[in-house]
Amino acid sequence: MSHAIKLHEITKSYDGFTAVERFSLEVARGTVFGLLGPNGAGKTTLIKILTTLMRPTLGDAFVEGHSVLTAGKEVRRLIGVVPQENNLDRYLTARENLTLHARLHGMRPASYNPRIDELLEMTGLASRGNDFPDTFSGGMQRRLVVARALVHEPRVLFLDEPTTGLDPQSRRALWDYIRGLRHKMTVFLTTHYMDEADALCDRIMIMDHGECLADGTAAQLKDAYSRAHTYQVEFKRDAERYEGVLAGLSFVKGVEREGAVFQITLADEESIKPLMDHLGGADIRRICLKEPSLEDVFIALTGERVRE
Ligand SMILES: Nc1ncnc2c1ncn2[C@@H]1O[C@H](COP(=O)(O)OP(=O)(O)OP(=O)(O)O)[C@@H](O)[C@H]1O
Repeated sequence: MSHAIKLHEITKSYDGFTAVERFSLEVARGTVFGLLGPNGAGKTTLIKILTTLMRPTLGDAFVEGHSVLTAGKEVRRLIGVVPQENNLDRYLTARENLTLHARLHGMRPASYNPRIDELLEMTGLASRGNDFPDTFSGGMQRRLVVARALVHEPRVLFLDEPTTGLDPQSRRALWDYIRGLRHKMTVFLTTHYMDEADALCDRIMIMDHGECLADGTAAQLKDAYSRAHTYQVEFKRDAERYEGVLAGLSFVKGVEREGAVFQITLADEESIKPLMDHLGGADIRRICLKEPSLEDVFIALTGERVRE
């Protein structure tokens, strides 16, 4: 069995509303897997099922081969969870938060004390172990939640939007810790940050309305959904006039303009020659093929409409 996580035809209905229907997925051991999707896509529903916080309506899910339906206790022993909201105990110090977690997992002081020292060190909190979480910045609290999830040496770590609300420095620090976990355990994360998925994940799945829309490495997704016929053109002068020219060309399928910079989407690869014939070269400062970002892929698949 080389899969750390397996979802088998999971359906979840809430009072007649089906959030996820017959969803299947296998995640290879030791990889970082990223699940992306707009608000309400079904990401948290899947995480809650995998972490035994919620039972599926139909289907089964497995962590390291153990069913969430019949071996919940074993699953909980093998997983670490970083939930969307920080749920630290504010009346316990950082070290006490970690100790409580270790004891709930049946660890003995001889094994948890060195482990907690190591984790406080790794997350840059060694000097703050005796302080209360309320005195920590958002980034430090988040790091403490990650440290807590790792105390009992889980084989699979679930991170639900781990860096939401953090400043760029704290996000990057957390990315470094997550990168350091690669190959040591399996990481399953959800995020709304495309750069985060791009930077961290070996494999990315984009889902919406409970269904998988795309699945692959960041490079594969960008390749598959690349807007290969979109060019970025910057004019030296007369941008207004060129806007009019472009509007009259049948092989131009879309134009977005920001000042003197245009993004021009053509009908096909061959249209670049007639485009250049119409624009001439004299007023062009720069022309290049637009490389798609993961965000372009995400928007292309899930649309621009804002979710409730
Ligand atoms: N307890 C519940 N009762 C009723 N409907 C729910 C419940 N939990 C989730 N839903 C619905 O199920 C769908 C999926 O929600 P879910 O929280 O899994 O999405 P998500 O992708 O995690 O969204 P977000 O990015 O906002 O966290 C949504 O339409 C949501 O309104």
